Amino acid sequence: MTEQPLIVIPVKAFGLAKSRLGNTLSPDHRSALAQRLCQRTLHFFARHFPEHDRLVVTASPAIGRLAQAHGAMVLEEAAADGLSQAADRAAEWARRRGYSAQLLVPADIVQLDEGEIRRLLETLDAAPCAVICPASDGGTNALLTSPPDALPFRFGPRSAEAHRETALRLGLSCQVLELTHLRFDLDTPADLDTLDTLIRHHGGETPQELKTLWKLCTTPTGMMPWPAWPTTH
Ligand SMILES: Nc1nc2c(ncn2[C@@H]2O[C@H](COP(=O)(O)OP(=O)(O)OP(=O)(O)O)[C@@H](O)[C@H]2O)c(=O)[nH]1
Ligand SMILES: O=C(O)[C@H](O)COP(=O)(O)O
Repeated sequence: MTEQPLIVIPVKAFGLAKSRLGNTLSPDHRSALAQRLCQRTLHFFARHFPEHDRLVVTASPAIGRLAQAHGAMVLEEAAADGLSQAADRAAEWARRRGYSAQLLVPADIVQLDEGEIRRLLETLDAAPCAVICPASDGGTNALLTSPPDALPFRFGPRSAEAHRETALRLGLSCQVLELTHLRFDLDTPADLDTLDTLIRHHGGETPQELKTLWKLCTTPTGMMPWPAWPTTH
């Protein structure tokens, strides 16, 4: 049995991602944004949580190669059937391979914070249990389950409440953990406004990564900056 939770990162093909920004950003911008968010998520977990195995679930061979370059394992899906299907598939994979728990984190969190993720991992209770971190729109931005397939995943609108109800119905020990940074994912034009506000609030102290995300959304595509990104082996 592997005691350290498996970190699961589901990733849809970049060309299909961020459709809710379709009226605001061009397809090239959305794809570049999804790619950047994914790269930094892979880099973050490789750098700060090397003691945890990482698994990327994807239907895209290119994303699979990117994941491997960052030291993650890859679970292929035939097509992007939805986040819940990808999560169920990962959970079954994790259980069969002897992981005691899994932490699912989507690849579109604006500010990943090491302290928050450690706090979340420390919340892990005796199995069977679930820890749910809500998104600002009622979605679920992190979900820790022990065993990995302790519940059937219910991603979609208001999924934090759906996951809580499901966990309680199944008799799991269940916690809802509100984490300030983890609440913010980049889905809608309103989220872009929040990013803009955050950058203005930081002023001269704005973290480079936030500026890079903003540039990716606002620079004409032909001139899109591609900062070099270190891979982790
Ligand atoms: N493997 C896999 N990952 C998915 C799928 N759908 C969404 N994801 C991933 O789940 C995370 C959260 O995605 P969402 O916010 O639901 O979807 P999105 O593509 O980013 O944005 P929308 O197209 O606007 O819904 C991101 O990391 C996505 O890449 C899927 O069908 N399969
Ligand atoms: O809960 C969910 O379905 C995922 O986190 C996506 O939801 P959101 O992207 O709308 O927050």
